[in-house]
Amino acid sequence: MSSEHPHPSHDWPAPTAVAPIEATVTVPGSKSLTNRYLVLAALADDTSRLTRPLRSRDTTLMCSALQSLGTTITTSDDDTEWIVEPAPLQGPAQIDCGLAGTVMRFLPPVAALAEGTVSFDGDEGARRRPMAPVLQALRTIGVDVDGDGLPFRLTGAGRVAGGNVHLDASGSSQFVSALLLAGARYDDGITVIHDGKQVPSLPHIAMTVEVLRDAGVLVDDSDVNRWRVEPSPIRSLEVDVEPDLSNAAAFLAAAVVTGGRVTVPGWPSATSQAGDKLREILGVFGAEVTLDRHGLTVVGPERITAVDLDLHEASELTPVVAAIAAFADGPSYFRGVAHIRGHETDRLAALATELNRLGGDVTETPDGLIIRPQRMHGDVFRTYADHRMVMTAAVIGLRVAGVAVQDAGTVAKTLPEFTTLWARMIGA
Ligand SMILES: O=C(O)C1=C[C@@H](OP(=O)(O)O)[C@@H](O)[C@H](O)C1
Ligand SMILES: C=C(OP(=O)(O)O)C(=O)O
Repeated sequence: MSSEHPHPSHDWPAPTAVAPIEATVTVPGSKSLTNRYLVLAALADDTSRLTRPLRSRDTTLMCSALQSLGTTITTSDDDTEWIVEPAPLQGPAQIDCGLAGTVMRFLPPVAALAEGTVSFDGDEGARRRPMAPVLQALRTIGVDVDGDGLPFRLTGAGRVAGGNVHLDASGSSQFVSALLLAGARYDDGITVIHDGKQVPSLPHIAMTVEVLRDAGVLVDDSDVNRWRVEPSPIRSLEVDVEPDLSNAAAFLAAAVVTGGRVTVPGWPSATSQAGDKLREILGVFGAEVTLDRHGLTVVGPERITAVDLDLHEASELTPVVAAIAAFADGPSYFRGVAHIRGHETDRLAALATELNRLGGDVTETPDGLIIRPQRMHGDVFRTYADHRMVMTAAVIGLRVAGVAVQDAGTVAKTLPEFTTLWARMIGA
């Protein structure tokens, strides 16, 4: 479906740092929160207001999809306020998921509540991302879905019975979040039971539970691998979207790899965002990390300490964290992230291939990477339609001259302003 190129393709020479980076970088709103709020606002019983949401490809696709199902979304002239007016969900509709996990996983359980047929498709890469557990779970509660991955068609009957579903969420926490987000609107609510290996990215499920509770929905998450959402109305939202802490990773990494100092203002003192784990992770690399009323400040160490980290809780940080490890004082080991082979691209393969092309020494393991720092040189850096590969290349480029980042525009998936913010940070 998304045959058109989602953004102008351009190559970007990653700038090198001539001195330690000293900067304050304001990061736009969280993708994970913006797309959860949009879904809940579309299912709510009254009008919601989102302040400072993220404007990016993933959130624009979410807006378009919800609009095609009948929701009205109006934005202020400066785009900092979005008003979401729910309406009965209605097919027929065609939903373009792009490459957004949150759109392709969160919307089928919502579309199941619509009357009519809803077709789903996305980028070529999206057709390779796992979807089956969520679609099979919907089938077990009576929803008519004709496939196990993109493209597929779902025919809603205007209501969903709900009840108990068993699924294997070891491939993505989003399978669980998806069913919980819509479950309050099912006749019997929903109980999701995970059977399988460890669920990755658990903070993202905690975030889902938190936003549901903020909307007045009763959720029981007291047992491991079982979540219960009671049937109930969803209260409208008045929310100020937190900055995207995972998107802050590259800017903070710039302080670490150049021995500089970077502050990200507005860092929440309590948050369910997985990106908050950066405070701990960057500390393990030897950085000084301070959270105070100015925001989060990271001061890079003289020598970067090699690390041995299980990243399963914050797996989306792996690409940028790998870039830091490429400059450490010894080999680093990353574990617990087998499932990121099913992210925007096979991230373990992509990181190993691209860092090795620059002269790195990176080995893939079944569930992670081993990174042995080497002197690297400039070359092409391919990004595989993965926004975080652009961010990884930018961090490497600070210390390696001549890194030519292919298709840097793909960063617009979550941060269209990335190269502008990056240039400003270096020039600050
Ligand atoms: O629910 C969410 O907003 C997300 C959940 C995680 O997915 P996985 O569980 O597939 O890693 C994360 O990596 C992704 O960037 C966003
Ligand atoms: C895995 C990611 O995205 P998605 O929401 O598309 O799964 C990511 O942003 O790193």
